[in-house]
Amino acid sequence: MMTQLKPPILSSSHLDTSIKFKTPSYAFYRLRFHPTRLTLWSFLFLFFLLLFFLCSPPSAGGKRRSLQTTRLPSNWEVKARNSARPQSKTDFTVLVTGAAGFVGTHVAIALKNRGDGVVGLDNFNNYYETGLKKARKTLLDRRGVYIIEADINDAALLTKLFEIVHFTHVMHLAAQAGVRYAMHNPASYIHSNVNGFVTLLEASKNANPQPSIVWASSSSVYGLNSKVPFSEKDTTDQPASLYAATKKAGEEIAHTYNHIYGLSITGLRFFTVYGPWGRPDMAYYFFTKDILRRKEIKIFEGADHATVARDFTYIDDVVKGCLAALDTAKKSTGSGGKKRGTAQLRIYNLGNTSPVPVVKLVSILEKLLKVKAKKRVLQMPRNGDVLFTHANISLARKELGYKPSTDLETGLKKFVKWYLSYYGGKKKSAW
Ligand SMILES: O=C(O)[C@H]1O[C@H](OP(=O)(O)OP(=O)(O)OC[C@H]2O[C@@H](n3ccc(=O)[nH]c3=O)[C@H](O)[C@@H]2O)[C@H](O)[C@@H](O)[C@@H]1O
Repeated sequence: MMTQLKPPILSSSHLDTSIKFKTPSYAFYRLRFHPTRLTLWSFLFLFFLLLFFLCSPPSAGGKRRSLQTTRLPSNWEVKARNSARPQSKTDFTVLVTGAAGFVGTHVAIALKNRGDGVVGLDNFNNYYETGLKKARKTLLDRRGVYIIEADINDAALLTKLFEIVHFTHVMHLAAQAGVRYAMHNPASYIHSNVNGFVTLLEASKNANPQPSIVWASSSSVYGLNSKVPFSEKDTTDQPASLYAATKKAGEEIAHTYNHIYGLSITGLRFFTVYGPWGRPDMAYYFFTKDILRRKEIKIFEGADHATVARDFTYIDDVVKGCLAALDTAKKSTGSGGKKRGTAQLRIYNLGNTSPVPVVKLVSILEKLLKVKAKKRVLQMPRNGDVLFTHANISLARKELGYKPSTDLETGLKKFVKWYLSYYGGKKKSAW
């Protein structure tokens, strides 16, 4: 075997023949006449390629899906068409991305309840317990909302979906959420909040008709701003986390697609949304879990014991804001990728206008759960968190009729009731 890898020793007779037949170079011999070495290099190349793929960070939460590989049940198109059929005069057919997520589930149900056609899309990633996402899916199934299990980065699937269903609106809620997790898995934020958003906008601008888009931005875009309450007119160029930076990037990307392709786009800056069927990665949710388990909870404070506060906003209020944004959205002006006129571009704060300190949140939970929390107060680590949020909602009130009406204590009461029922062994629906 080894002799095959060596170049042949050229005798003088060999040199003679080289006059008639051009003598291959040493390098050429190595490549052309040594298949074993070639195989070895090919094997090594494939091995490193595989290694690179396996070591690359997973997409949001860990599930790896590449383009056009989503395996869907054979009847998915029929199910999507049925689910998309409106039963009201509004004639709305809405694609809800992130439909198995917290806000997505609530919005999809509200739309279905009023007779809109609704199709959900969700990748069911394991950023937090997938069992909760499946339970939300069951709720939607019961109401006749079909969720396609796929990633918003699957361009081929989106193109197909927009062909078979003519969506009037897209309610885009799929995202990699969470402020602090961005330090652990930065790539997942780029994957979902930047790449995924662009993939969705590409499919939307190519669709005929183009849908109107309403999507979830975040209060975190106000970052380190100190002027309160936060207004849509304020500059937002000091994000404190990569999460905030990707949401801010989304707002700029939205501007571009509106400008070039005539897509009607409305961004909603949500302020720490909480409530039943919420997100287990959020403080109110895991504080509840830890208080019940008698586990210590960490309460952050700023420098010099500065209070950390949030403008906690109850889910039902946010859902009303989402529906109002859809109802007031003007049509996109383009079609088939071409702009035909100026289109609507809007941004609204959906907050509660009354920030509550995190220590107060904890005392409300203690009262509702009838358990004293084991608290440890510590200085906020530099993890992307900001000290406080406070929404000015006058624009949303004026243009959307948005009027939040649930204070934190009332909202947490509903959350705790749901939590105890959901985790109380029966795991039955709290709706
Ligand atoms: O409004 C928003 O834009 C954002 O609201 C939340 O982010 P956040 O407000 O940081 O909500 P939590 O993670 O639930 O934290 C709430 C408060 O509890 C504090 N906290 C959190 C965790 C902890 O262990 N201790 C603690 O005191 C945080 O500093 C914060 O002030 C969501 O997680 C984001 O996805 C969303 O976009």
